[in-house]
Amino acid sequence: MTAYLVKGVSVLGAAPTDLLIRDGVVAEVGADLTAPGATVVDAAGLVALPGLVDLHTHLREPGREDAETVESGSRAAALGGYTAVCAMANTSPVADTAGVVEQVWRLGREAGLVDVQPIGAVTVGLAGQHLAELGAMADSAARVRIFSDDGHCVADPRLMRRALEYVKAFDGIIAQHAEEPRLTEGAQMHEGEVSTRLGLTGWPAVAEEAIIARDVLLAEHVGSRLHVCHVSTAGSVEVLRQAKARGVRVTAEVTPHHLLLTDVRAETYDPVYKVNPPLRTDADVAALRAALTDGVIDIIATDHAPHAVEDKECEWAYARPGMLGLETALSIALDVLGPRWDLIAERMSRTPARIAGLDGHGVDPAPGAPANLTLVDPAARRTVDPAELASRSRNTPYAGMTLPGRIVATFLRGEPTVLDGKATK
Ligand SMILES: NC(=O)N[C@@H](CC(=O)O)C(=O)O
Repeated sequence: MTAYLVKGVSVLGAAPTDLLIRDGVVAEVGADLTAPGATVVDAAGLVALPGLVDLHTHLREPGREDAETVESGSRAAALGGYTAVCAMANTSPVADTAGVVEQVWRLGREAGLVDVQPIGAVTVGLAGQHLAELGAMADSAARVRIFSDDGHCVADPRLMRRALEYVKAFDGIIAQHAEEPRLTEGAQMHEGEVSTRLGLTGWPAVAEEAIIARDVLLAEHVGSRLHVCHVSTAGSVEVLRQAKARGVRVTAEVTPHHLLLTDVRAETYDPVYKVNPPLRTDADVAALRAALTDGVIDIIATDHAPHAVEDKECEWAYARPGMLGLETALSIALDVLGPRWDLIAERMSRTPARIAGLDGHGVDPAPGAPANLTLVDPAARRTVDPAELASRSRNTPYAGMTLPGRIVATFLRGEPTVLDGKATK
């Protein structure tokens, strides 16, 4: 195993130091380290962060390998500074059995670029009728602890209650896509002034807020763990704030796009801006940013949702919702939060690793820590070119935008998955 001597790096914004990475761990931290035989990485001006952890990634395999594979999505993740991702269950076949989650888990290990932790479906086929075999997925080699029907809401309150009760036995989590389906029938974008003007059917904020309100009460009643996917409205933040103040075991995520973009993008009719939940208003963006800073929202999760060209380059109404996220998330976080490295590490690495129970991830670079880390150049600016992305899909909403920060290197258990801004395999 090669050793790496990272010279002159700032760990989370502190004064520059050297890091010696050997045998999968950060072996030494200090000034003027020497290590004969080690590969030297000149990291002057770079910031070291614990490797990023994404709780919400769509890898599309099995089923839509034209849009993404476990390998291509893993490469995109590593290039984005990630060392672990949780793979959503809305594949084809759905990840609702031990067999499918083990397949995804094994493909992740074979790719070897990030740790891929499968999420299992809550209901069979995401159909919202019968609980999937949660226990078998938990007991499988993939050791599933998070279950989600993401893309669909577990709308039936009795089924949601049963799912929360079931996973409590192994301290599992139900990650809810909060969308009351009866309130979003035919919806194309956020319901508000812009949708009225464009004549597009609206997806009202209350469709999200009503489900979150119900689910925090159910989680409180059962004493189980709830995670709320892609929170998008100011009202949802207030529901979560009250629930947390009461001690409900609830965590929540926000996506980079909901922190930056608003529903006015729909005026272009470019389906790259079509996403679920939809882009909201300036007031929502402001509330989400404040909640991310004060901790009501626990983490940034990408909701990386690759889609094939034919599913995106078509009329708005026919386009699938979703946008890419892995390769731009850290840049958006830097843009939105500024160089608040401790906050970025907390929201993008330590807390998601803790929620998902991913041992060895979310640990700051320090002597003895597992060498899962990423090196960022905060001074670099890059213009996003969809053709240069490692994802198999091209549906980034940031094409042509110049964003701060560049991932220079990522290490997974001491081995570089990215060096000089390029994937090593
Ligand atoms: N977030 C999205 O807009 N899309 C997700 C699923 C979903 O939540 O609809 C996808 O899988 O493409």
